[in-house]
Amino acid sequence: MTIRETTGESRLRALCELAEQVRELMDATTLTDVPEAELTAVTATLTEATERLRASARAAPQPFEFAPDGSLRHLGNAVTGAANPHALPLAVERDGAAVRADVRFRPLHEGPPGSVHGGISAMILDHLLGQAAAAAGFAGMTASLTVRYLKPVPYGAALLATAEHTRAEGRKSWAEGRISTQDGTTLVEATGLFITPAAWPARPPTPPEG
Ligand SMILES: CCCCC/C=C\C/C=C\C/C=C\C/C=C\CCCC(=O)SCCNC(=O)CCNC(=O)[C@H](O)C(C)(C)COP(=O)(O)OP(=O)(O)OC[C@H]1O[C@@H](n2cnc3c(N)ncnc32)[C@H](O)[C@@H]1OP(=O)(O)O
Repeated sequence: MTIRETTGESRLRALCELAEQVRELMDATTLTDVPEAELTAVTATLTEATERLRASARAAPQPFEFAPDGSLRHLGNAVTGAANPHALPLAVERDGAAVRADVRFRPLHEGPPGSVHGGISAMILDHLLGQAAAAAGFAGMTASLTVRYLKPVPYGAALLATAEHTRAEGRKSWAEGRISTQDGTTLVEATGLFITPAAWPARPPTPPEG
């Protein structure tokens, strides 16, 4: 992977606005109750919009890159990337080797009726634990993730996700984290092992703040 300096901030902002509109579209699609003819008409409009976007396409999402303020960011990331409609996007704040993020899941994250799919919770925790490891200086790939589902995770509610690095041994490092309610009830907790690949440079770059 190469890390390059960003050009075209204005275009990137426009791309992030497009991604946010697509999130709105996904939410609207999940909950719409309009008649069939309207569904068909909207599908035709979207088919046209999709073709317009495909008129010029890249091979991969927006990469890791340095923002104009010097911070490292990854706008294409599936969890945090503002340019990726799949991302919440999660805004991760760092405090030493601990990280936190406000999370509000949406109806499109539904798994069991009325609550969030367990894989979605695991994805959020995977990312947060990884950022905690990276914040402690041990950026790596997830080698294992153990998730314990304690209570159903609601969508629509303001929740908190936190994680911290716990220990390291050579290229291996461990982190733990949880998703909890604002009053401190833990809903899901996870532990993970992260390994800095042998192929990575000895000192990975400073992790992104968000
Ligand atoms: C220029 C590049 C820079 C790019 C990065 C830039 C910046 C990064 C900055 C910040 C990142 C910030 C945040 C990160 C946020 C989120 C994290 C989400 C991450 C993911 O979403 S990531 C996707 C899922 N993840 C995978 O896709 C991994 C696939 N896999 C592999 O890529 C390899 O498999 C790897 C790398 C895991 C190991 O490969 P390797 O060749 O480096 O290491 P090797 O095999 O030699 O093992 C060394 C020692 O680890 C033990 N070991 C190995 N694997 C183990 C396992 N699974 N469980 C238990 N122990 C294991 C061995 O047993 C040995 O142990 P021992 O030393 O004791 O013998």
